[in-house]
Amino acid sequence: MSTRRAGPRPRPDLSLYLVTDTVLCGDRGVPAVVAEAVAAGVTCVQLRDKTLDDDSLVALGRELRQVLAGTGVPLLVDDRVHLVEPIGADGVHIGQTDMDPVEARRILGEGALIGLSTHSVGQVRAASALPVGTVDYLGMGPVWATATKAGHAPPIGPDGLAAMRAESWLPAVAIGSVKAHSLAALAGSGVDGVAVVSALCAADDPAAATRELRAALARAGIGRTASAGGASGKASPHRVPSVLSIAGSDPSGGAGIQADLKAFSALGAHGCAVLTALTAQSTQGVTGIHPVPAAFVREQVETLLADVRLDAVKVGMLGSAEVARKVAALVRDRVDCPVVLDPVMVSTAGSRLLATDAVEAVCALAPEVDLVTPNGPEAAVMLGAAEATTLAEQREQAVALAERLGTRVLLKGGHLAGAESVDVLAEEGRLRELRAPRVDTRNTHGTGCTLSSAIAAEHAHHSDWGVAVGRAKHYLTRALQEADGLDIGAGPGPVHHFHPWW
Ligand SMILES: Cc1ncc(COP(=O)(O)OP(=O)(O)O)c(N)n1
Ligand SMILES: Cc1ncsc1CCOP(=O)(O)O
Ligand SMILES: [Mg+2]
Repeated sequence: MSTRRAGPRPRPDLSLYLVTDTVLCGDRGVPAVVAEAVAAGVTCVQLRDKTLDDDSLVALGRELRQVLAGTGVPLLVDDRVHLVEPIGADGVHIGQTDMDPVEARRILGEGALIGLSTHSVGQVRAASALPVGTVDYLGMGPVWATATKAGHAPPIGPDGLAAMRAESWLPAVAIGSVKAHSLAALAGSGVDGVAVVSALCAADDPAAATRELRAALARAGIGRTASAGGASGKASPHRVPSVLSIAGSDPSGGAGIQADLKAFSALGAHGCAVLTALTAQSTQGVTGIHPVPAAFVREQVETLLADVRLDAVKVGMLGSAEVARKVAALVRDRVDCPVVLDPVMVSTAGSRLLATDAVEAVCALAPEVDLVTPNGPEAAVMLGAAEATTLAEQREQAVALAERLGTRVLLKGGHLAGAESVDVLAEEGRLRELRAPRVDTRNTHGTGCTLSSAIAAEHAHHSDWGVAVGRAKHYLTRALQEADGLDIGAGPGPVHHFHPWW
């Protein structure tokens, strides 16, 4: 029997995560402190008490469950997997040495939330490599030294946090001496929220302290609290970002607009689509292209922009020089959000998707965008050079192209051999490498479309290119790892865009 669930567990709102401490709550009692903090805007609660025996913890847990009834705020238990069920909690938070997360998932089943502590990049990589759906979020820390946890791991600092965060697309919370006044240092780290103990449990007025933390989160742009504009302390709906793809259609659903919309949706963004061309296409190749007139591409974009708020744009197949020039003008004059350009020239199956006379027009569009994502052959064409055959050459070409175009370049390494797939991000003379295990699958159709769309969606959430590229690469790697079940045609099939769900 398949262990996959029919639908996702609700994604918890981790924006402001209260971890309880019975001693710090003092005479007020844990339930009263939790009730005040939740009413003021705490979005997730964990019952953590190392000293209570199981029976007492269950009794306290049941009280908390009552406090939280009807609030929509989930209750997790620290460490004790076996008490999730008697308490009626929503899940557990485990540390590196508490229990193997795979075992915890086996015990708790598919409906429970599982959080896992991580203290280093290596632990984040290991957590990200767990079977899909094992853990729901990562705790990352301690960011700063804290008196609340005895014998904690060395503090990772804000830079360490950002480095860890960029290694995974799993939701993540920062923990360890997080206070309202220190939250500015975590802006741009890409975390989905913060977990606090003393900032709330030791506060004289937990409700006021909650409001202060929420306001600081909003200022730092962290969590749903921030995107919902909710410094008011009132729970408000999660604002879903809108992302537009300007690209061609692939009827087989593995690439093009179809792949882009799936990636946007899988990553929590609303997808909009402007078509540049219809293709007659299957997993085996392209038999025909029917371009959309450039004026009608413009009309689609103008009509959309007159109404819809966009948080990011991805540009894919443009097909002709005329459309490429029109899109360049629109991006320059009409689009005011981040833009990712996948300079699509040839499909995975080897079909030409860009007229030869259009290469120049695509190169002219590139300086107008924030990130260009060529594969090896596309970078070679844009540079007028031979294709890179080693990682050293790939690095050189990424730097050269970024300099020539005057924008960021992510030069993908999928075409090179090796146990790892290494993409190189060149930005203002700096180089960063993003590594993932090379996945042994035939289903590589649409990988470029999926990656560039995932980057656009992730940037809409996190406003940071390093975080967006890191999370998108993990998403694509998982989509490749889970792709073999999509055996839809005789040629290279699609990646599994919805792997977190089914
Ligand atoms: C949200 C969150 N993050 C980290 C921890 C720490 O868990 P662990 O590493 O297991 O340490 P203890 O809490 O068990 O001391 C957490 N509890 N919650
Ligand atoms: C449980 C835990 N895990 C890492 S640091 C920490 C304690 C965080 O407490 P505080 O928010 O009071 O520093
Ligand atoms: Mg633990």
